[in-house]
Amino acid sequence: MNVKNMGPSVTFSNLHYCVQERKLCRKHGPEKYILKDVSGIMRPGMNAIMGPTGSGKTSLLDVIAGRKNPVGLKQGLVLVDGRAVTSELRLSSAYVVQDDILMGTLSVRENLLFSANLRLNPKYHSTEDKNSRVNEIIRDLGLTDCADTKIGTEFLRGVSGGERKRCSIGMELITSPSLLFLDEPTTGLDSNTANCIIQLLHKLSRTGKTVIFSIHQPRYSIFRLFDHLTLMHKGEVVYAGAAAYTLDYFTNMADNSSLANTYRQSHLCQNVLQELEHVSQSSADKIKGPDEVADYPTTFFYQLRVVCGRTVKNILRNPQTSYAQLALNIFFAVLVGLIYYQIPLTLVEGIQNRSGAFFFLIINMVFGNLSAVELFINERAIFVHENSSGYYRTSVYFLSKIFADLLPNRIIPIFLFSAIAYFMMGLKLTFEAFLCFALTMSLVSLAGVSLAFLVSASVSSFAMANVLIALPFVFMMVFGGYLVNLNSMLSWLSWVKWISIFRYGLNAVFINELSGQVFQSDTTTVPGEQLLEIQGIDYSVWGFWQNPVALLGIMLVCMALSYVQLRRINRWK
Ligand SMILES: Nc1ncnc2c1ncn2[C@@H]1O[C@H](COP(=O)(O)OP(=O)(O)OP(=O)(O)O)[C@@H](O)[C@H]1O
Repeated sequence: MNVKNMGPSVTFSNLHYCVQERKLCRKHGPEKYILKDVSGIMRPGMNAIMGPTGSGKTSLLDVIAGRKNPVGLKQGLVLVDGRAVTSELRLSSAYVVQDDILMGTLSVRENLLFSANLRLNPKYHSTEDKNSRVNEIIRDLGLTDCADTKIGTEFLRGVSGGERKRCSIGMELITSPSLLFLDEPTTGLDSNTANCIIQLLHKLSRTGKTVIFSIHQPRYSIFRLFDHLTLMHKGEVVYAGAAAYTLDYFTNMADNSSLANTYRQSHLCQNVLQELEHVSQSSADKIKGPDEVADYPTTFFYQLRVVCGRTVKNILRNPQTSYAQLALNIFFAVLVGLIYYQIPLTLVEGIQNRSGAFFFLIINMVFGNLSAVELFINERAIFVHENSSGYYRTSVYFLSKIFADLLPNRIIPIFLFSAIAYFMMGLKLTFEAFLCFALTMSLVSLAGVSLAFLVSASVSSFAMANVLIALPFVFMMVFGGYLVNLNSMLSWLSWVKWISIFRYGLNAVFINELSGQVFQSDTTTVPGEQLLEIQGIDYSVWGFWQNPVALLGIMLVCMALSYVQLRRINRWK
């Protein structure tokens, strides 16, 4: 074993971790200790944490890895090679979560390359370096045969469960971390695949890495590969020592006291406590330092390029969000065009049909964005994992959604929609009028999407998101100025009109279409401006432009709030 590349020793002493149980009617319930006076040392090699379900395996792993909310840590200290766990240390270690968090539309190689691009500093690693590092990992993890197979989504059959797990481990091995945490790496795998995964971890540990993992009911062939075992029961340690000594320990144990008490009085525990005392004394000066702020290995713009690249690939390979959106817009445009085909410039039919068409179009633009509430909810787990593992900044992820997802997915289909519907309906035939119409439609849609983004970034369940987005949309529609006369509304209610996307959208398209046109009946002709005046709509230049400006304002405010909400997403487990 090369001593220079040896993984660190992780020591933890006197850990008391508590959570607040949530009660139905009260926000905070009583405190529940899920780790009680837990101490131990984990050295380079295979360190397993075992115990029955609910015993605190994952909690212990998360506290040691610095992934559990520090607010719950009532007492205790975790040191890595005698140093406090700083954010820098956290980023230089690796954590493989239990659920494989991979982009399903990308292949194994593309996922690994994504990790390499963001986590290896381009100053020290050329593109060739990164490619060869990815190839090395593919070879080491036995992924050669499926390297170019997509991971798989609900619509696309991809690699097997074992291959997914190996790819997840590979994502973290890219940086050659000397400290690797894994949360139940064999859960959900068949015994043969589980064996392969543990063999792989064993091989890694033999290169000097410190591998720490929680595991459920391993079979003997797997158990004998463990160097160190921590056995948990009801949040307490009942055994911590050499895995090979476990059987002897329990065979020789007197059965007159509880497992945790017996362990506390054993020489094993006394030796650990003595060593921990020594470590904490010798590192007292180092552990008082403030948490260092870790820097990302790549720049903001580099991250933006890589993350946007992945988002675009994901869109192109996911027919649901791109082609379906386009097809739906074309279908609706043709439908509206056929229903309101070549509307005449007449006072009764012309105005009635224009009103109906515009209302229908605006509804379609706003409600067509309901699906946007899924965006951050779908990717919440992947975002939280990648963001807290130091792949990219929150702002990069957010902007990538705007540049690579929102703009092409919403703006292009809307321009196509506008072009088809506008000319089929026979609206005002000038280039400026068409541009103003398409601009209004785009802004209406973007304002709706932004509100959906805000909801999506604020809640984690689809059911809640759907309720939260439907309510403001319906309110805004009622206050759009079409279903009810806003002048006759109760004054304390009428303020809603100032935030109604529908009102701004409808006003803009009406001014755009009616001004400069003359409408005829059998007996009279009426200029469009007069009709706007009757409706109380200001048709001056500013009267028109205040609507796109208000839509832009709603959009920017919702976007800014969505970003704030994304930053506030709970990263702790
Ligand atoms: N954030 C939390 N809020 C409330 N209870 C929690 C929280 N985190 C953990 N617990 C509780 O703490 C106990 C230990 O949970 P933990 O997930 O660590 O157990 P585990 O041994 O890993 O279980 P399993 O094998 O089923 O995953 C459980 O009773 C769990 O319900």
